Amino acid sequence: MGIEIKGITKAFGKKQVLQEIDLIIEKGQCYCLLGKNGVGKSTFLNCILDLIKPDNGTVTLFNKDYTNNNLDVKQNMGALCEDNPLIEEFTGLEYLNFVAKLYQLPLAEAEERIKSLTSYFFNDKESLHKNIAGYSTGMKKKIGIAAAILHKPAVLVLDEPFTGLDPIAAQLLVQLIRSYRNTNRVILISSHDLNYVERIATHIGVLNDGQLMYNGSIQEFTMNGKNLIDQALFQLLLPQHNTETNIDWMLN
Ligand SMILES: Nc1ncnc2c1ncn2[C@@H]1O[C@H](COP(=O)(O)OP(=O)(O)OP(=O)(O)O)[C@@H](O)[C@H]1O
Repeated sequence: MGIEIKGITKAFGKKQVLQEIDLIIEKGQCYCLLGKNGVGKSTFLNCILDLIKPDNGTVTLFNKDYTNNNLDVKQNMGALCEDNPLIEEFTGLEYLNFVAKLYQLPLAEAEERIKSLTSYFFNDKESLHKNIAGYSTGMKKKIGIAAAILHKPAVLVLDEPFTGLDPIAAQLLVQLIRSYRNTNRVILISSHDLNYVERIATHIGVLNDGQLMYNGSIQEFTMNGKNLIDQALFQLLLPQHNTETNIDWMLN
């Protein structure tokens, strides 16, 4: 089994964000989590990553939990968080070398992987020698993605990986995710970019009102391709969308 989530519950003050969510993500899946703004996708991913402590519930990754195997679990996990925290005083290359050291990658192996990932994502090699503080949002995102994947984690969690990427970089990321997926790994992604989700997802989860309103294969979600993924999502969430709001004042 890849990821097993049992009864995850989280509130911020009086706001109940996640309510007893159960979910199993099997090895080999690329599970894409969808849902409206503020519904709790990042909170859910952060609970899985042990960055937020849930009020209740457990997370097991490859049959290990954080309580008894903290380091073991985290060594086998790669993450891009929504706010993509990097060390901005470092250059892109310094940062990736630092991450490689944290994961104790052998030097030659680290060099090779960093070279390959940076060549993959960056045309302009010079920028890799500049401080991250001066990078654009997309450049920072590419460094964050490279850092998440560098140690070949069995569990790869990417929160909004396509946001801020140009179409070329986004297409490269689609290819990378598709290549990365195999039967020994689990990929979990939160995204609003349905065009890209359609090309990478094996499974879809739709979070709404604290629960998974849909959890299943992408084939089932799109009725074997009869619906586009955005139509399927719209149909699922439309009854709760406020269509009554009058915006006629804009028209003239
Ligand atoms: N640290 C926090 N303190 C208080 N409330 C929080 C905190 N983090 C998140 N929230 C609230 O929890 C809810 C879920 O937020 P979250 O960022 O998980 O949503 P999301 O689905 O990822 O949203 P988006 O699609 O806009 O990124 C929101 O109402 C948010 O305001």
